[in-house]
Amino acid sequence: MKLFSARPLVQLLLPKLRIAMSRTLTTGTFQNSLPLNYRGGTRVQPIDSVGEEQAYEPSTGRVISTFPCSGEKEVNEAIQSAKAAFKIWSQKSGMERSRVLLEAARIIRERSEELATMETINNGKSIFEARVDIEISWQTLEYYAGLAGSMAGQHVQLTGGSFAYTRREPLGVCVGIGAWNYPFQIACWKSGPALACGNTMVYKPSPFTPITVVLLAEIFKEAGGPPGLFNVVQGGAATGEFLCNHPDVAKISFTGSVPTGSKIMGMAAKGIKPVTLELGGKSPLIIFSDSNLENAVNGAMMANFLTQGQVCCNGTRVFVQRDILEKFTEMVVEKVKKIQIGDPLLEDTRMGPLINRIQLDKVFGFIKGAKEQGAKILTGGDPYTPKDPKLKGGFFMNPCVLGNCKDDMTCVKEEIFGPVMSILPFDTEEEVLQRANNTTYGLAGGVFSRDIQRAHRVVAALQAGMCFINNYNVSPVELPFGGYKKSGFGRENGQVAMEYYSQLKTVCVEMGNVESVF
Ligand SMILES: NC(=O)c1ccc[n+]([C@@H]2O[C@H](COP(=O)([O-])OP(=O)(O)OC[C@H]3O[C@@H](n4cnc5c(N)ncnc54)[C@H](O)[C@@H]3O)[C@@H](O)[C@H]2O)c1
Ligand SMILES: C[N+](C)(C)CCCC=O
Repeated sequence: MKLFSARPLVQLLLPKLRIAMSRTLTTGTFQNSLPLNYRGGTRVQPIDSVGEEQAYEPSTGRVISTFPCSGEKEVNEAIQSAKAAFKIWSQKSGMERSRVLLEAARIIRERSEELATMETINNGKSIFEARVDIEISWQTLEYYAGLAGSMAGQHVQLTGGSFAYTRREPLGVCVGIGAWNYPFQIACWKSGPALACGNTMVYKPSPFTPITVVLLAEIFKEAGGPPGLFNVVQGGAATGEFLCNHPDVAKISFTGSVPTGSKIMGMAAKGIKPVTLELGGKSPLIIFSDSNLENAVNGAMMANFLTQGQVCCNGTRVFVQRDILEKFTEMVVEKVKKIQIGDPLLEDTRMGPLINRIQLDKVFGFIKGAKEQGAKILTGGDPYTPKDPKLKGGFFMNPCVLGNCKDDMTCVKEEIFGPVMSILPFDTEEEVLQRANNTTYGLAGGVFSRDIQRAHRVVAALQAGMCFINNYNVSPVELPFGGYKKSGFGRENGQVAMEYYSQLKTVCVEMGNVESVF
């Protein structure tokens, strides 16, 4: 056993203290009292604001934080902080950057229980799922730490001994704007490759989930990142627009809805800034009658009910070949009825509340519309009333399966972003492909079949960026993730994300004399 450690005792004890503290946090107890903006390596109150927002604990409906939305001056301060840090960070070698990212990953791993608990409190997803999100988050930083050192250019031999080389350089200050369904994970999916490439970042989470991304900012600092490496501004659309329109911003990476994505692209176009757009979806999951039925049913569950169905890539249009429709439906409905709903911090819970009242009412609106258009509610779709009195104000509902669905129903055409699965029968491969692709979205798609030739043929024809064969919603960091059509462009994760956070410089070197044509 080592008697002396390079790390001070307080640093060694802190993680244990934090874990102990997070274990004492139960639903209904957390109240934020800290500033939620972060710049220059510290939490700050914004110097100006455009109104204020409230963040909730969705399982109780309690307000856990009221905070100012950053104004133009505060946004500028955060960007200047990132700009100053860029001068230091971009000059570091890939290996030096890698060490900071690895240390940040280690700290996240060490604090995973605390981070997952906070994510659950602010987002409402089950602690079981939040732990997975945190695991994916530190894996993301580890993965990009591994790539930071291998960011390199090419050498090209030219005539007469002359040559050229390319340099892959960072872009500068990158803006990240996130959605509320995976608050910590989305921030890592953006900051991992951005920082690995030598950029710095100003990040704006959704005003619904402002809490955990500030912890990420603190972790980057604790890991040895320079002050200003990763900054946080809080707020909604107005704050986001200050960020997107700022002349010192080199790139915008956005995760959110199609309408907002379109506005972001418009702002980026004015400044000729590159954008990554990770937008919504209405993805097809195609189940052929030769599938392993148990796996197909489990796949459909994973495609529809994670994070209360609030997942961009969910396979919500479940096409089932007609001869197994009855059996499949029966098995799915049975499983959905058994989903354990309740206090998301309890170990056995698998479904918590939706993010807020507005989202819950929106989902109920879709279900009402579906009924009016002729769909049949096979289970759920109504409010869930928890027995625990502290959860009475929570935004819970029973997960829903809709039968008798038709392609032209609103519930089949539009992204619901809630726990609602639509089942659609089909007869032939050709027919189902035409129907699956008949959407303006193109984020994901899945196929279940034992016929491997058919499975590959079908995914090749699907107009979607992320496809699954015989599984769904598996997306380790090594795999590029992103959409076709209105689901966006650019990719997160995988090696390719390094290209979206860097630019290529070509240097042409003359070794002889200059021959002028004049
Ligand atoms: N493709 C993906 O990877 C992915 C992942 C998660 C969520 N999503 C999509 O996100 C949507 C749900 O998230 P949401 O409700 O937070 O989306 P949203 O578009 O309402 O908001 C996303 C973010 O944009 C900000 N914003 C809103 N208006 C803005 C403006 N004018 N300028 C700048 N920023 C602005 C919001 O404050 C928030 O931080 C769904 O459509 C879902 O499919 C996509
Ligand atoms: C990790 N999942 C489940 C693939 C979700 C990715 C983020 C989309 O909302």
